[in-house]
Formats: sequence, C-alpha cells, structure tokens
Amino acid sequence: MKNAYLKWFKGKVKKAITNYGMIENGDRLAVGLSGGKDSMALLHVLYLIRREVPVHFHLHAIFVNPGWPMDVDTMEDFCRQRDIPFTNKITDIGEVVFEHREEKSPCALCANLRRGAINNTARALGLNKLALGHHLDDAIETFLMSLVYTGQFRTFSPVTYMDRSDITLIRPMIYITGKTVETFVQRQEIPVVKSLCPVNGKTKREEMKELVTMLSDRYPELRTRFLTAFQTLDPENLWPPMVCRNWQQYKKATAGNTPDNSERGAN
Ligand SMILES: Nc1ncnc2c1ncn2[C@@H]1O[C@H](COP(=O)(O)OP(=O)(O)OP(=O)(O)O)[C@@H](O)[C@H]1O
Repeated sequence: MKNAYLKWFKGKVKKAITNYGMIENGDRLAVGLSGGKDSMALLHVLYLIRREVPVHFHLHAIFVNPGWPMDVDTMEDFCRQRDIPFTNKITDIGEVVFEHREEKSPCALCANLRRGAINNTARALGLNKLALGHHLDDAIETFLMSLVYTGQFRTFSPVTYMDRSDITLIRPMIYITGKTVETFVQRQEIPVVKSLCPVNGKTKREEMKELVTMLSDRYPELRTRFLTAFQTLDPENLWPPMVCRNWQQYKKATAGNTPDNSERGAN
C-alpha cells in the first residue's frame, strides 16, 4: 500500500515534468527549501525520481534565511542524508520587512526580496532552473486572490522563464493537492521545520484556503475542475478585447461607416 502510494505520487510529478517539459538533460536545479512540508516533499520526490528518469540533472537546495531563528540543522541533515548540496543564504529580509519599514503588506515585500535572493544565489552557484514547492491548491488560491482582490483571471504557470535572471522557474508538484503533499510527508516521515514568521497563518492566502475548503466540501471535484480549466482555458470562451473605450473613439474608428447627423435629419 505504502509503495503503491509512493509510485502514484512520483507518477504525478513525472507527468507534470513531461507535460510541461520542466527538466532537460544536464539541467542544474536549485530547489527552494523553506523547511516547510511542501519544499521538503519536493526535494525528496526529486531526489527519488532522479534515479528513475532518463534525464540527468543536478540538485542543489537553497534556503533563503530571513534572519529569524530557524532550525537550519534539520534541513542541512535532510540534504546531507541524500547527498544534495545545501546553501544557507543568510539575509536581513526579516529585519527589513518588519523593523525598518513597518510594512503594510509584509508578505508581498518578503516574497519579492526572497525571490531576488534565491535567484541571485542560484545564478552565483551556476544553476539554471529553480524548482518551487507550489502545488495545485496554491495555484487555485492564487487564482482566487487575483479574482477577488484585483479582478483578473490569472494564476502562476507550471514553467516560467525569468529573463532578468536567466533562470527558469518550475513547479513539479502542480498536479498534486496540498492534502496529498501532507499525506506524502507523513508516510515518508519527512521532517518539517516550523516557520517562525510573525504573520504565519494570518494572510489573505489563508482566507482563500478556507474558501477552497468550504467550496470543495460542497463540490468534491472542485480542485480537479480547476486543474482542467487551467489546462484548457480557451480565450474564445471569454469576452473579446474592447473595440473602443468611449463614443469619441468609436466615432473616429468607424468614420465613414456611420451616417452623420445631416443624413439622419434628411430621413
Ligand atoms: N525561505 C525560503 N528559502 C528558499 N525557498 C523558499 C523559501 N520560502 C519559500 N520558498 C520556496 O517557495 C515556495 C513557495 O513558498 P510559500 O511561502 O508559498 O511556501 P509554502 O507554500 O508554505 O511552502 P513550504 O511548505 O515549502 O514552506 C516553497 O515551496 C519553496 O520552494
């Protein structure tokens, strides 16, 4: 049973990798390791499938240390046991976000600074791709946050090339739900390091998480439906771009096609 589950989980990750061409022969992958369950699961599953797939790739775990106390030893041991190099990139992100600026939206700033730090570290280490532990629930929550707070239909992609840093971002667990990652972590006895972030658990994302849980209690296939929608979105099924924003523009654009007032008066 345990083996069947492991095989199924690895299969989902391999499918995402092949469906979106995430890993090529010779790739040097950074894995963003936060110590949380998602990235620890990601590192473990990539370590396991590396021996099974017909492409050769290198793994290197990077932890962007925000500067508050964390159990880095557990992460380091986890990597050492798998013979994966580990970099603990010490930063002052925590201080910048919470002490100097007293940020109104600390999560956005923290994520931005973290992204910069991880990209720079990956480049300096000669790595060309960055794997993150995002899963299907993260993609759905991002979609709902964009919809509810900014009125946009958007979410992150399984693969994104970032030209500024020349690094390709990949999300190999994109087909897997958060609950499934949790079960994987328990069954594989993967250690998880608690985050001591002061806003942990109080974010807008948490609100979306609750919304998804509530909706999927009523519509159990909701997550799979979202996945299908992300994969098959057809712009033809959405509204076309606006032709003109106002009557003046419309008149100009259709000059020669619309009858003018004198003609209307004549009729
Ligand atoms: N401090 C960090 N250092 C390196 N990578 C990180 C760090 N924080 C987050 N990441 C990467 O970004 C991904 C998404 O980050 P997010 O903050 O949404 O974490 P999460 O969904 O709680 O995941 P996790 O359970 O791995 O912490 C993580 O899965 C991980 O790959």
